[in-house]
Amino acid sequence: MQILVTGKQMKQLDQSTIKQMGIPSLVLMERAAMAVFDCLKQHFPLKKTLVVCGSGNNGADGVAVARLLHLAGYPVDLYLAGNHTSFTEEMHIQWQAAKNYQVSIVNNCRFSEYTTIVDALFGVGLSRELSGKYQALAEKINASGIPVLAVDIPSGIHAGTGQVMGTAIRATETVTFAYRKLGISLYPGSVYAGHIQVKDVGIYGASEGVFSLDNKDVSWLPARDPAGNKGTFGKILLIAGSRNMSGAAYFSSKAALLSGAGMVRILTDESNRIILQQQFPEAMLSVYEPSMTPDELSEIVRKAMDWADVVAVGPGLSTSKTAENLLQTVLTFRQSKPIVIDADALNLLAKRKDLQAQCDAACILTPHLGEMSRLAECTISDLKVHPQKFMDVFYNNCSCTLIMKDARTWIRTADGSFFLNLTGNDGMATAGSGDVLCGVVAGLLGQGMNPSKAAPFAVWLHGLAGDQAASAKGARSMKATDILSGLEAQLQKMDSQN
Ligand SMILES: NC(=O)C1=CN([C@@H]2O[C@H](COP(=O)(O)OP(=O)(O)OC[C@H]3O[C@@H](n4cnc5c(N)ncnc54)[C@H](O)[C@@H]3O)[C@@H](O)[C@H]2O)[C@@H](O)CC1
Ligand SMILES: [K+]
Repeated sequence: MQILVTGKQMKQLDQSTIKQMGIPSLVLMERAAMAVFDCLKQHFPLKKTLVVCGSGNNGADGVAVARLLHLAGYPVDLYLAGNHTSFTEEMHIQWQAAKNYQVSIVNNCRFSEYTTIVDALFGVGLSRELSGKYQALAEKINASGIPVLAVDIPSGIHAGTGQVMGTAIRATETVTFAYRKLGISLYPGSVYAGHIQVKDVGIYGASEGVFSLDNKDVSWLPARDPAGNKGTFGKILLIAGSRNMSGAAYFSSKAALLSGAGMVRILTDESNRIILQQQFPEAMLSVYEPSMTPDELSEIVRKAMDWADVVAVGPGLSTSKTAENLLQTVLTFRQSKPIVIDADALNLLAKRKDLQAQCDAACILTPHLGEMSRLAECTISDLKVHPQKFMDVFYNNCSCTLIMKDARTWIRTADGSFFLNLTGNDGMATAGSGDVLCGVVAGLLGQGMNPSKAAPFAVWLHGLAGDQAASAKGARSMKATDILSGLEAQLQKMDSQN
């Protein structure tokens, strides 16, 4: 697991390393500059490099990089875009050192001369929009088409939100120090950052921040019991699919089984019986008919729930009165069983505050931004700008585990921890993709994972499955079926690593 930090958190970590631990600022800076220098040598054409610097410590990193390039014999020009009067203490020292070593300093940049640009204009200290000469410079760099290495973060990207502050420099690669910044993990900042490398510069100890799973977390996958039987690996009830919506039931239940669940039962509209039996013979079926009374419906749901260890409700369910009765029965008779609430069930839940109050930490809600805006009674742009704030506010009404799906999906666990998922691609914006996620969450819960781990792990795994599908079929053409194939392949790979 890695921790993603805001600019403010990173500055506190810098300061505590310098002041409490006693590591001089210039030592950290030299390590930062060396990390950038190594990356330049490995990945950039260094026939002639332009290093563009601001007056703060990001600029000071850049001046140190120019010195290292110069001393190693690589042609380099240093361009100061900031003002001498705003130099930090470190920048004064770096600037003087660069002058002592006779690094070439230019007052005008003729971009056609350079094969690489190092962006050291602003780092995590960016406090307002780029304007005037900074804006013009960023636009010229972007128009030049020259490969750019960004120092710590592309200049113009907000380190906490990933928003473009007026204008931002588009980097080919970003070397970020100590911890990956939240701003280059979220969109659009992550696109501006290009390929990202996180480099150790001697700053440690982050405990606050947003978590993100990485390859080491494969170990979270529940171990298989060699002596296990179908019951050991979880019995999953999918309440999914209404008339003409059998696909959602298929994708969610298939994903639950592929994720390792022992048995899957689909509770669905009678009209889906034949198609589901043909498409997915491994699943058991319970059906209801729209003409049934609420009591008859409730009886069928309760019987199926008695059998199940985990219930997932919502994919393709519609928002009919029958669907509302189904959801109400699930939440009333759940007996603390883990419940995944997805898709149409979320739209029904948005209208039923009384049912929201019955959700607890063992309920995992999986809204996309539109569904979340209805649940939390806010706008989609509120959620984009302040995701954590609105997820916290919603938790006060509905104390569930929350998966807020977007190009970068946020997860809030019931203990208040936040995760941001970094896997996946735009090909996953395809019909049925969310149904697959719902099934993966349920399948992992069925194998005994607790909701605080199952939610972030399922999202991460689903993204990896989507990445696999994109590499097999291309992001443009991949379908939910390809995500299911990707899921199988990823789990096979993970099992061989564990
Ligand atoms: N010793 C340290 O503190 C370390 C700092 N590091 C580097 O230092 C950076 C942070 O340095 P700083 O805190 O000095 O901040 P920055 O260098 O990111 O920028 C701050 C300067 O830019 C000005 N500024 C902010 N927004 C502006 C805008 N839109 N237009 C014009 N001027 C603007 C500020 O007034 C200030 O002078 C990190 O990103 C990293 O690159 C690393 O070298 C690691 C160690
Ligand atoms: K920068």
